[in-house]
Amino acid sequence: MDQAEQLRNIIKAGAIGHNKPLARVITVTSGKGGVGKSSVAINLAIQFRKLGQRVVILDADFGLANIEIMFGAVPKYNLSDLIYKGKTIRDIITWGPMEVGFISGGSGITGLSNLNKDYLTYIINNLSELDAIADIIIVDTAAGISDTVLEFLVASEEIVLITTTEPTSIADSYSLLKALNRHPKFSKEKTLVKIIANKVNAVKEGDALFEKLNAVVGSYLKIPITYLGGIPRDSQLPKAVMYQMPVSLKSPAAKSVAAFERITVSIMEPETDQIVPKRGVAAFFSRILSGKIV
Ligand SMILES: Nc1ncnc2c1ncn2[C@@H]1O[C@H](COP(=O)(O)OP(=O)(O)OP(=O)(O)O)[C@@H](O)[C@H]1O
Repeated sequence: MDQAEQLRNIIKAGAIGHNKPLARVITVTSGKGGVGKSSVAINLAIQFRKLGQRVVILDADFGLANIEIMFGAVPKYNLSDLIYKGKTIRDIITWGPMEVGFISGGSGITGLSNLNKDYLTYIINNLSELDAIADIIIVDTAAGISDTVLEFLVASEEIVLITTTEPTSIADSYSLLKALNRHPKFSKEKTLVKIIANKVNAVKEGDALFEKLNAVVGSYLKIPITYLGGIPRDSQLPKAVMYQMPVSLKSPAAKSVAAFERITVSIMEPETDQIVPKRGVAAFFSRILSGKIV
């Protein structure tokens, strides 16, 4: 059996399910920095935990340590230690508040093309254990359009795009979707793209933002997008960051927290007209780590 076949078997084994459904991989991204992507990732994670889901956040914003700062947890190892130093998936997960798991991306996954296929298969096999550890994996990407971000997005079954009402943020969100649409590995049919409007001053503002974005995305890119809702501008959110705590735990009565709750419930609702293409962790990482194998 060659390596490609071995890898396909790992993915197939996951897909058949070892008595355990595959983890749902949700990638949180934004067209520009500072719109609240990491805040959303962390607070959705806490809310998913409150609904009984086991959650692991993968910080794929390589080089920046936003999530770990907001999380107040310093990871001992990171993804690079798994890839290059033989650490296992369980070694590299740091457990934070409410037992949300956290994996730091470390310095990234560059140079992977230099690894041999046997080794890549080993890494993906190791990472695929996450399917048994978590129900939901939240991937927090870097902001903006880069090859690495696009690799993560095309590997995702579900993309949550954070945007604000600033015209630059809307334009950058459109540009990100346009770049994604051009990517040879992107499949409109197999990816759900969901929008969150952050830092809105009123519900209507978020609704209008989505309508505007949906109109251009629908006409020019023909990517179906759905709206998860708005998160109000809330001074409790930056305050909680100062305490290195998610606002959902620091100030549960804050107005942004009610929005996080609503959005999480809506993500958990069964999709009516769209099928969530759960592919699991092995498929996700194998797409990122090497289009060369499968
Ligand atoms: N709904 C909100 N109301 C008020 N402030 C917010 C809100 N969401 C995020 N912020 C604040 O905006 C700033 C940027 O948030 P965050 O770091 O989560 O953004 P980001 O998009 O992940 O940034 P980066 O691109 O740098 O990783 C932080 O100070 C955060 O507290």
